[in-house]
Amino acid sequence: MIRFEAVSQTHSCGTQALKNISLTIPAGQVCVLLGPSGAGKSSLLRCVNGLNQPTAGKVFVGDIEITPRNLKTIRPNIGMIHQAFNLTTRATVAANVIAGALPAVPTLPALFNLFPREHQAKVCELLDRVGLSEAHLTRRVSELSGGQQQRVGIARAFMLDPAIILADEPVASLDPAVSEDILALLVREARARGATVLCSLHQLDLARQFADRIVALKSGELVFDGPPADLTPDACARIYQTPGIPALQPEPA
Ligand SMILES: Nc1ncnc2c1ncn2[C@@H]1O[C@H](COP(=O)(O)OP(=O)(O)OP(=O)(O)O)[C@@H](O)[C@H]1O
Repeated sequence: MIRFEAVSQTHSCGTQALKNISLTIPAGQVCVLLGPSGAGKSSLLRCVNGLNQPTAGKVFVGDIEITPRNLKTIRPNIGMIHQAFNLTTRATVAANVIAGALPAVPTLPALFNLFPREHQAKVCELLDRVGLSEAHLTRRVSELSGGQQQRVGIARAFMLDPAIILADEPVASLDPAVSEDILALLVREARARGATVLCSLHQLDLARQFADRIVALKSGELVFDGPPADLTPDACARIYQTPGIPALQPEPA
């Protein structure tokens, strides 16, 4: 479960990215965040794993409030998937996936790549689950396609079986067919573990297809919260239309 209580965030330059957001995402829910560029989606996601600090309000994961002091305790419970994959491209697939266990491994053994045997076994199991063969273990990430790289990113995010998965535009750099496969994989793995997913997207069709619930932000404010069936053309126009500029026609459901 993720809970935002009256969360606001103002960046150091004075931009108010989030304005008084209150939202509870129950355990196991797949919640997709929509909104125009600059609406505050990444800012909200990053408040959950402490990469952003709210300037007002509170964020809870389960019953625990996210604070700078307890981040180390909370981070093993939160997996993150990034738009640009954020992998170490010169390193192998295996090294990238096992890096997902770093929040649970003391610094010194991690420095010497001394991960427990169960973590090594988990890497093989996860690669299989994300559709990469064992032959990929020793390949450099730089040799993989974008879709394969995001499969590695998903395997890394699930390394510690986190209760929460944050996905910040996970398919933004992928073509439509691969995007659908990647989201299907992400949601299947989350559901298999009962994980809660908060995922920002720009593709309305994918949001409708994969979300249990859609939340939209506009200029830092929550402007829509409902099931995919409620995301009507009118609702889309309210989310995406800029005053004075005609709305783009959203694609048919
Ligand atoms: N590190 C930062 N410093 C200053 N301003 C920032 C920073 N990060 C984001 N912002 C500003 O905060 C607002 C919200 O940005 P955010 O990245 O959360 O939007 P977004 O909805 O994720 O956008 P996109 O869909 O383009 O990724 C924007 O006005 C942005 O310029």
